[in-house]
Amino acid sequence: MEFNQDLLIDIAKKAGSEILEIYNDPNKFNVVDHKADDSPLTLADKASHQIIARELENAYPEVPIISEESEVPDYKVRREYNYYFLIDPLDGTKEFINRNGQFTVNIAVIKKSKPIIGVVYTPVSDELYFGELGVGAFKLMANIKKELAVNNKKGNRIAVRSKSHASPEEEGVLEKYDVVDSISVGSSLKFCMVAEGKADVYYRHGPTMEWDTAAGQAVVEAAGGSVYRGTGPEMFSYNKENLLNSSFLCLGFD
Ligand SMILES: Nc1ncnc2c1ncn2[C@@H]1O[C@H](COP(=O)(O)O)[C@@H](OP(=O)(O)O)[C@H]1O
Ligand SMILES: [Mg+2]
Repeated sequence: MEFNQDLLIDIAKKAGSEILEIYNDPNKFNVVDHKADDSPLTLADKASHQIIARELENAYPEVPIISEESEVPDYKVRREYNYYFLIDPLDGTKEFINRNGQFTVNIAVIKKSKPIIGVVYTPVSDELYFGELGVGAFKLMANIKKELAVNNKKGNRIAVRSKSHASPEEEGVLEKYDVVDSISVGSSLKFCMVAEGKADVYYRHGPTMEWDTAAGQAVVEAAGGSVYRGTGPEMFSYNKENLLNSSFLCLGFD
């Protein structure tokens, strides 16, 4: 099955423009709801989901969609999927509400249980990361395209951690990787930092959902990195019966 790179990029950017419109309109920005698990839900999450779902359904009517903002199909149905889109229309809702710009639109293509394509778009900075396994990864900033490759550093490494959900258990794991400094970033941008060589290690101890990690994983793996379940060596897999992720470790070196 073929997926059109430009189309996926265009869809992520369209969703990003809609998010920005809400971000920049105080009347819309201040409408914040709460989901059953008490996590925040903004008008932007919903609007972004609607655009992405509509555009993907038009272009690929035969490919199912799993999104943070729609009902997840029953496991008996989705376990049969060969390909599906896994989307987080607005990852880093806390960053959105805190207005620090570190939130992203995420679209991934999953083949069986593996992310093979990922698009991560940051509307505020207009930076877009794209990765396709076996093909490569790049970053688009306005009209500049930069190929991405992990650092593959042997030591003196930089860690990247959640801005809103870092946990103390992470220190113990980071110690093993000769980490000399760490940076905090919101959302799936952490995977992109590793793909870009701005960081080398990302260990997440706390819970995330499959849609939080899929696109970022495809970007970093296409740039030469790896994502492991727990602290390794098993790879991180998708379309599990429960879409809640375990802790994971992302490395930008062998
Ligand atoms: N208790 C919890 N259970 C499941 N996922 C959680 C969680 N706490 C945080 N997350 C996930 O962590 C993501 C944010 O991670 P980070 O802090 O690294 O930016 C959230 O994405 P959303 O903002 O899209 O909801 C959310 O899905
Ligand atoms: Mg998310």
